Amino acid sequence: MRHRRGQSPAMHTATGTAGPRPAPGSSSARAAGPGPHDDGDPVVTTDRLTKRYGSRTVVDALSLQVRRGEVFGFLGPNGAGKTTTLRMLLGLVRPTSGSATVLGRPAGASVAQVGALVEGPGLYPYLSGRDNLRVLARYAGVGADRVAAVLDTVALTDRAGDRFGTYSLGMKQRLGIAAALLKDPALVVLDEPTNGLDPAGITEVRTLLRRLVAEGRTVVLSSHLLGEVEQICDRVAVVASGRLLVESSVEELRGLGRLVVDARPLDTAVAVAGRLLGPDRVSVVDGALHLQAAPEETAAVNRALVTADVDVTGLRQEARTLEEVFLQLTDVDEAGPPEPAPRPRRLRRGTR
Ligand SMILES: Nc1ncnc2c1ncn2[C@@H]1O[C@H](COP(=O)(O)OP(=O)(O)OP(=O)(O)O)[C@@H](O)[C@H]1O
Repeated sequence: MRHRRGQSPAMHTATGTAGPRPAPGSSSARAAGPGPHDDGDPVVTTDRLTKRYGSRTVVDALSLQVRRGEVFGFLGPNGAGKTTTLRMLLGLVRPTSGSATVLGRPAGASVAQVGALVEGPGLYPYLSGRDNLRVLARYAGVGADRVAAVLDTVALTDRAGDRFGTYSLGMKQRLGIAAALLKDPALVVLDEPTNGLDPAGITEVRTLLRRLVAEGRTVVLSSHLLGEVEQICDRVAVVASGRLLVESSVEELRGLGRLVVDARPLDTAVAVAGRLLGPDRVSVVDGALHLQAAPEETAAVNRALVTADVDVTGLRQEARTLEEVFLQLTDVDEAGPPEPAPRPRRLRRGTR
């Protein structure tokens, strides 16, 4: 099945769910900083960040912002450039052009405050989880007391004495995240943290990431699995072929829902809705009017139809999963890769 790239109303940024935010570890700077989801200094800013390998542009003029205290999902199909972007944020790959600022400094300059799980931490299968962390703590120059703290955070204290090789995939992933937390980082960057996990493992990672945010950290993760990420992230950037398609809150992406209207006469209803919303947002499916409309547009649609003497016998908002939105945005054919050069779109705070 092919999905056409849809037209959508401009998005507005949700305020999110700010709550009390104790400082992680010893960083008083984080304690004094602005709360989650606010418009304070972003934790990550990229400005036309670009990476080319030879003649191939794998990250193409990417401009986005990650806010303090959110879980930010970097989403896109395989090969979209997600890992390359994360590596640029970590200073592991040099951009061809453009820039990235992380925690107020050029990418790579804030390593002490950034914990990352991008290539796997290289854990030893024959060592226990705890001993693996002890090795990494020594290597990172952090106190052994952090080992117990991060084991507790990832809920692995009970199994910390078991050999890493005996862990389930979910436990291995959580131990990798524990390793990324050893430095008590303000920003945690995770490449595909839910990849390969079963639903229980995904729930565990989700709970863990929520705990990290509650501790005052910011999380950036990548994924190509939308169903999982819509449960985990506050905001997402959707990328394909290196280009940003949308940067938005998950609620806003879902809010681009479908309004299904049972109306007669149908041709008058189509004309009225087309005048109100624009013809691109109107279609007829199985004898019903399908409108791309936000929930707050429902009343105006109803009013316009009734005013035009159209009988409205049914009117319901159908939420789309993020997956549906994603497929539509990226033009992904479920059986194959995305088209090579999707048209970039920005739906962030009043811009398109
Ligand atoms: N060092 C490199 N040299 C040449 N091409 C590279 C290099 N690193 C990545 N690429 C290419 O850049 C493109 C983007 O890769 P990247 O790993 O960033 O994508 P991704 O979105 O993380 O995908 P996946 O989910 O499959 O890991 C791919 O086509 C990849 O082959």
